[in-house]
Amino acid sequence: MNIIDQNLVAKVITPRPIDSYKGTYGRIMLIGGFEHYHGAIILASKAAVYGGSGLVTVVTAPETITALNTELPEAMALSYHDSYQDFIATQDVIVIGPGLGTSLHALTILKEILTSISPNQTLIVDGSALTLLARHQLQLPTTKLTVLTPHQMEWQRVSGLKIINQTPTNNQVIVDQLQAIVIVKKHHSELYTPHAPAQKIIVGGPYQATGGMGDTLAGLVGSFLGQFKPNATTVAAALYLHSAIADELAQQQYVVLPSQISAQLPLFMARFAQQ
Ligand SMILES: NC(=O)C1=CN([C@@H]2O[C@H](COP(=O)(O)OP(=O)(O)OC[C@H]3O[C@@H](n4cnc5c(N)ncnc54)[C@H](O)[C@@H]3O)[C@@H](O)[C@H]2O)[C@@H](O)CC1
Ligand SMILES: Nc1ncnc2c1ncn2[C@@H]1O[C@H](COP(=O)(O)OP(=O)(O)O)[C@@H](O)[C@H]1O
Ligand SMILES: [Mg+2]
Repeated sequence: MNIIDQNLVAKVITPRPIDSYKGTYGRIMLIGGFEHYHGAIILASKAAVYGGSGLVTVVTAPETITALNTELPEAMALSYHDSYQDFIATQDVIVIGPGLGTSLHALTILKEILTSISPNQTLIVDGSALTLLARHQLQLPTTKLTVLTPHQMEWQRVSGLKIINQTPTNNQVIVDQLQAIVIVKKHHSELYTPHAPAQKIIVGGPYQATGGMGDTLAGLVGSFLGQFKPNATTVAAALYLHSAIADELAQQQYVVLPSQISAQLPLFMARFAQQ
């Protein structure tokens, strides 16, 4: 399996053109943070903002909004009772799932996104949205690019492959059918692209085993796809950077928190942009 390395990240992250503005770097909507999972969408949104997204809009439970605004005033916040539907068409990227939960309301919103997203938009499906996708056998829409970010159990639900049977060959068969890019998250996560060689990271470690770590990755993948080329190489760069930052922090820390990874993104991205 091909190894994703730092050379690839340096190719993706380039210096910003001087004549640019926030619209140049992607309009991204993140949907989640329902029920008792409010923190998940804050963490995903933090990764999007610190990862460089130009305009971040969050659709969440009303109870999440004060905390979100306090932690991340850069993001716009809408309650799921507001008419957020009006904003969907203006987005470059939609991330759905971090802390979405599996309520009927969550299912209704997921179905609404899957049917209203257009072929010139990018979709990232994470967390509970993957569980709902599998449970209700929902069809993936036609988009510019669709990325699924399951951990092994979510991948079991979506693919029907038990964790023990999640071999590269078996995974690739399902990915070819799904016509979506898939990150199978685990120690040394794997990246599958339809009808293309699989890749993996060999950075990252158990100091990352904290709730919210995957929510952060989903936000970062969305952020990168909104501002760099919407392809598998950009997804690979986000996947690598997320764990490479963790490795560096882990030189002095026993555990690495998801929000600490986001906080380091501007610094690390500057480093790669200079290479
Ligand atoms: N602060 C927050 O608000 C948090 C909210 N979260 C949200 O909680 C919802 C449920 O997600 P969960 O993943 O917790 O629950 P799930 O029930 O979807 O998955 C967890 C189950 O999968 C199993 N599993 C097997 N292999 C695994 C692997 N490699 N990685 C992780 N689990 C593996 C676990 O043993 C467990 O039984 C998601 O929407 C998620 O975004 C979590 O991200 C935790 C933090
Ligand atoms: N032992 C480990 N080694 C490397 N990476 C890990 C390890 N444990 C967890 N991770 C990473 O942390 C993230 C966990 O994702 P996920 O389970 O979706 O978290 P959450 O939903 O709580 O945000 C993934 O990117 C996974 O690869
Ligand atoms: Mg998750």
